[in-house]
Amino acid sequence: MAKQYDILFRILLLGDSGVGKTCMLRRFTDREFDTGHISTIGVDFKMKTLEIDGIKVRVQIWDTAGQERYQTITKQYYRRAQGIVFVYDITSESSFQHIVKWATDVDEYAPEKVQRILVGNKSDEEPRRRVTREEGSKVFILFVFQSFSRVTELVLQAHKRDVDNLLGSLDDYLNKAGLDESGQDKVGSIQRVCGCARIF
Ligand SMILES: Nc1nc2c(ncn2[C@@H]2O[C@H](COP(=O)(O)OP(=O)(O)OP(=O)(O)O)[C@@H](O)[C@H]2O)c(=O)[nH]1
Repeated sequence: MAKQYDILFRILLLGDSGVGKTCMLRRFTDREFDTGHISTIGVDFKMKTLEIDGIKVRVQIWDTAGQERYQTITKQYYRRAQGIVFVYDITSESSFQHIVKWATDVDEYAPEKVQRILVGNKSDEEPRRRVTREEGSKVFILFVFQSFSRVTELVLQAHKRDVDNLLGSLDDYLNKAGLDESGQDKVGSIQRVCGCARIF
């Protein structure tokens, strides 16, 4: 039987209880919308196949419970995700403030290459908006900054041995140069270089 997709990705929906994660997912996969709120218990998932640039991508979207009491369970799903959708409700300031906490958990438990987006849901409730678009963009920019910082950390870890060797040989050089009075100038310039290296 022919394979029905070329690649499978796992995407995780995260955000406080009631922000509308289940509704977003149902709208995307079944084109339906529920007005009632039945809290998700633990995790649930739905699948959908998309065709992007001729590639059949099967997305498995994990809908997680926003309630605190399920977080030990939901965190177990982070490490298998390739994408994270952080969701807040534009009418709820606290759901927006908690995005930082969700993002911190993702930093801790998800793979380093995980891609993230931020969604401000319930945009039909514009008159009740409590989170401005500017605030939303600021957090989005913070995500970009954190991604770059994280990549830098990972590159550093991967090259840690080289950095340690470099610092070790500079220390040796400084010790030797320190014994030689004529080496004063060199010591000063190398300490400056060394100071930069240690900032890493
Ligand atoms: N006005 C409006 N209401 C929405 C929207 N999306 C969801 N809701 C309502 O918000 C409530 C909560 O939606 P859910 O999708 O169950 O919320 P959830 O984030 O999955 O909640 P947990 O499962 O507890 O984590 C429901 O009453 C929905 O009808 C939206 O775009 N606009």
